[in-house]
Amino acid sequence: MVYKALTIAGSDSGGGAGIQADLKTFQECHVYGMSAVTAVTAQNTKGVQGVFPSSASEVLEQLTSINEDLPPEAVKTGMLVNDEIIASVADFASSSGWEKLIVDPVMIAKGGASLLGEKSIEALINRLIPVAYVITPNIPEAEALTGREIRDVGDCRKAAEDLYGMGAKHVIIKGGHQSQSQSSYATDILYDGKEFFEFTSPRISTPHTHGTGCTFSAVITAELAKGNPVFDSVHTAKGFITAAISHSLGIGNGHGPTNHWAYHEGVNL
Ligand SMILES: Nc1ncnc2c1ncn2[C@@H]1O[C@H](COP(=O)(O)OP(=O)(O)OP(=O)(O)O)[C@@H](O)[C@H]1O
Ligand SMILES: Cc1ncc(COP(=O)(O)O)c(N)n1
Repeated sequence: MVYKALTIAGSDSGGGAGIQADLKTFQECHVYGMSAVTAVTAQNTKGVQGVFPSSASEVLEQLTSINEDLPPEAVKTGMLVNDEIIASVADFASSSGWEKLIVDPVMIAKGGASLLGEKSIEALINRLIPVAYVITPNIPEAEALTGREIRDVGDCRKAAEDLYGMGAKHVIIKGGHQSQSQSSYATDILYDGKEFFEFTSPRISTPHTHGTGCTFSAVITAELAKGNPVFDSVHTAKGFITAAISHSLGIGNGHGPTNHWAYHEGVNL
């Protein structure tokens, strides 16, 4: 059986985040990767130099072409740019009956560039979160979506309950943005409406974390496409991203990409 996964996201010309990170990750996870491009960005490890959005109809045409011939077992969203694209993707997901929709609510690039209009946070809450099987915000994204300040793991749990209440069936709050002074660990929280689970790794001191969130959610998407349970998929994603950060490639002059080969090629940790 060939499992297929689709990413609906922006193109990162530098190859470390967005569509490129997702497709490299799907490939590493032995899942056939497909893409619908929501924006072209001119981007490298030093930052985002340009953003050129697709129209909502261009995104819809890509989704229609893919779905009628190559229906995916799981779908993830990344940079969605604006309200129109969010609404189109949410409507298409509902009408196609996509069960495994993984929403990575990308808002701001590591370098500070905006990848989603501020007004569009409401559209994420009202349109996309209610149809999400899994949502994977980082801490600033969870704060923006819930209006809650997150200082510790207790606050993360409360924000996860809020996001579950908005309709997401599973909530993962990623701990990459916890400050070094708060913790020498990077702890992600999973909430399924009943129980909380924590996934912890040592915090790696490195500037090379470009695309960590995209890669992490792409592993979860690939593992779900293969039919694995959510807990196991997050466990695999945590191992994958920890290896990818530990063995980052050291390329570029800014925040470099991670190493998508590290986990499956068995680089010694
Ligand atoms: N310095 C680090 N050391 C270890 N793990 C990390 C580090 N930074 C991030 N992670 C892990 O990487 C994954 C992605 O988390 P992060 O909070 O960086 O997402 P993100 O901000 O959405 O990423 P991006 O915006 O770069 O795509 C999580 O599993 C997190 O725990
Ligand atoms: C097209 C695209 N999608 C997502 C990100 C977020 O990644 P990061 O926060 O590491 O910059 C990005 N920079 N570009």
